[in-house]
Amino acid sequence: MLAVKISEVSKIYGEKKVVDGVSFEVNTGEIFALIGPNGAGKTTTIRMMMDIIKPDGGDILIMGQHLGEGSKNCIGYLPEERGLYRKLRIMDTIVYMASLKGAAVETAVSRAEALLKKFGLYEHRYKKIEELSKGMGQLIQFVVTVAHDPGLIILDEPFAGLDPVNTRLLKDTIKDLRGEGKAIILSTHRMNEVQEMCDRLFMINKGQRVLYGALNDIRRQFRSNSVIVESESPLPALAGVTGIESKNHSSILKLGDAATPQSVLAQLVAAQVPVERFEVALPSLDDIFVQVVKKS
Ligand SMILES: Nc1ncnc2c1ncn2[C@@H]1O[C@H](COP(=O)(O)OP(=O)(O)OP(=O)(O)O)[C@@H](O)[C@H]1O
Repeated sequence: MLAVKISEVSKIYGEKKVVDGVSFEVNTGEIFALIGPNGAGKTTTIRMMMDIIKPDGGDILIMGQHLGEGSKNCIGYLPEERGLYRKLRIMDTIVYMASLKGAAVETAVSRAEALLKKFGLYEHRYKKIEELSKGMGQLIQFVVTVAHDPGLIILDEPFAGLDPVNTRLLKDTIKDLRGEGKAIILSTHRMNEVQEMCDRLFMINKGQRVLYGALNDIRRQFRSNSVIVESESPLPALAGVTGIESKNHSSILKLGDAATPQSVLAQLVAAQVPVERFEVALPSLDDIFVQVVKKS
């Protein structure tokens, strides 16, 4: 089932089309990245999905519904600018915010308790928000985002400010939510997070779609003709290899037009080189991002 269907959506501010006829779909049970350089139109797109601002053209469906109160309640949104009522107690905040989104108190409490336990914050549940550290407050805001059991979860830079342990906990929790069939949209500038977490991505630049599809397909699409070889033995001269970059026992071999990964592997096997790793080199998403922005 589609969690989001955006068709030919535009937004104009003054003379400028900040979102220019973009279309994409997000499936349930996937983590979907929304990426793009500063000012590309990501937040504007998210705000239109949340019905905070109206599009000037196009159509948006959330969980099969046109925008309205119903669609809003299907969404959990963690904005980049965090903000909770600092004087309120944690559990009261979570239950109050979930009730605004139409959730029953019992649902909100049981989901909140499970997550607070997971994050090691259960014992703090009756404290005031102001008594927590910044990172703890951020985890509470995540609990607030998902306590009403939304089908679509939109997360804007969710890991900013978290230590490595809490980052790992939150990543695992997000993956668990995907396992439960939730659709998750991750908007971030950290390409390593996208590479690690996301199934598919949409990249916007100057209001327009520049990349869209499965992460691995996109990486394959941008690959240069190179392979990575790990071996403790020195590599022999290999026909078709036009350049080698080596570090420790790992080498990146650039292949000429006539060579293929298979022809290189066959030569290594014939020369009885003990190979520990052999793989076709794919560019990092970071490299692809920079390449796409430069080109456009
Ligand atoms: N309320 C507004 N009035 C006029 N222009 C706006 C408004 N909101 C956003 N813009 C412009 O729309 C463009 C897209 O902004 P948007 O906030 O969607 O970008 P973004 O991709 O989220 O960027 P960032 O990564 O920096 O957060 C920018 O040029 C911005 O200046």
